[in-house]
Amino acid sequence: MIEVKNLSKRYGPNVALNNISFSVEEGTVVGFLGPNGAGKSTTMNIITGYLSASSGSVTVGGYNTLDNPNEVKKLIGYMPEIPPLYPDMTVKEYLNFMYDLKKVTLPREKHLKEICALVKITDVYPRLINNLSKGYKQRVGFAQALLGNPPVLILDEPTVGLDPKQIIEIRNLIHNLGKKHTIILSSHILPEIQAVCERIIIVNKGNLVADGTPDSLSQNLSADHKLILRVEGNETEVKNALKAVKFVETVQSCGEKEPGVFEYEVEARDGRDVRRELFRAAASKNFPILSMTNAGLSLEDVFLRLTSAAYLQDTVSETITEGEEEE
Ligand SMILES: Nc1ncnc2c1ncn2[C@@H]1O[C@H](COP(=O)(O)OP(=O)(O)OP(=O)(O)O)[C@@H](O)[C@H]1O
Repeated sequence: MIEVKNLSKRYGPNVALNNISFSVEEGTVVGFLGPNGAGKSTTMNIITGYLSASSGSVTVGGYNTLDNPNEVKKLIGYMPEIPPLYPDMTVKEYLNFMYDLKKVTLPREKHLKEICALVKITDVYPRLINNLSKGYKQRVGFAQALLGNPPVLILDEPTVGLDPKQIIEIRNLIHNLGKKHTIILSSHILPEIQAVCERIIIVNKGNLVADGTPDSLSQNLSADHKLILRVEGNETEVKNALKAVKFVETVQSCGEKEPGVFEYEVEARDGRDVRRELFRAAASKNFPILSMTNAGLSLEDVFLRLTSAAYLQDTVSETITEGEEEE
């Protein structure tokens, strides 16, 4: 549905996006995650046709954003970080105005009523936007994006500045919309992405540093399929029993965690899954395994690891360049 190829964007000497490529299948909810200044808004603005790229291309539903900007805009409902509202209009006036501006052809009254019910703004429909709370303003912005029922929704930091209750409501809304729409959701808040997205793209300093499902990202980056086991029994004997299992590379003892129960870190060769064999080996020697978990990283660890490693690399190269310039 969305195809981003070798996209770069420079603002003067600053590189905001550095040759990023990704595609989004129809009907998926993709999280676009990155720290402040990573290039998320720039990417969203290029996909929606509000900004031109320095190089590279974007197609939405087969249409190129440069060659067919109007066709692309028809397919996309965009909610920028700051929703484009007119505070001196009532919600009713604003949505009718946007309906006309977008040349929506669906039956007006029915369509507006449905959208208002969906984003829960029916009760403020006659009120002036200026007098609404931040959460309601955000939802009016959402309603605007849904006008015309576009197949693609691009949401830039949709819950920023909302209270926890409003955040949950907006997340649920996105989750429900994800059943019928292709959604790109940009955020720097990890739990938000984790709550609603089936796939995550991580950007840092204009570079795409990871792309995958939450599980695959933490699996790929985890310390090579390490398992953490707690086993009751003599430490040396248990260690030897675990070590004897086929494909087990290392068994490291991590000390006594409960009386007579030691923790072990077990690493298997070639990413093999040795959990069943470990169970059988321990059971045959009558060493009860009290717990066995994957030492996979949490998504938060993955994010920090990816963004800080790239950050460090950049800082080092920048420092070297600066030093050379001074000489
Ligand atoms: N109009 C502009 N002129 C110059 N530099 C800009 C402009 N817009 C963005 N930038 C720079 O480009 C980089 C990427 O910005 P962008 O707003 O896309 O990041 P972001 O990931 O959306 O960050 P945030 O979460 O803070 O909104 C930043 O370094 C920013 O300072």
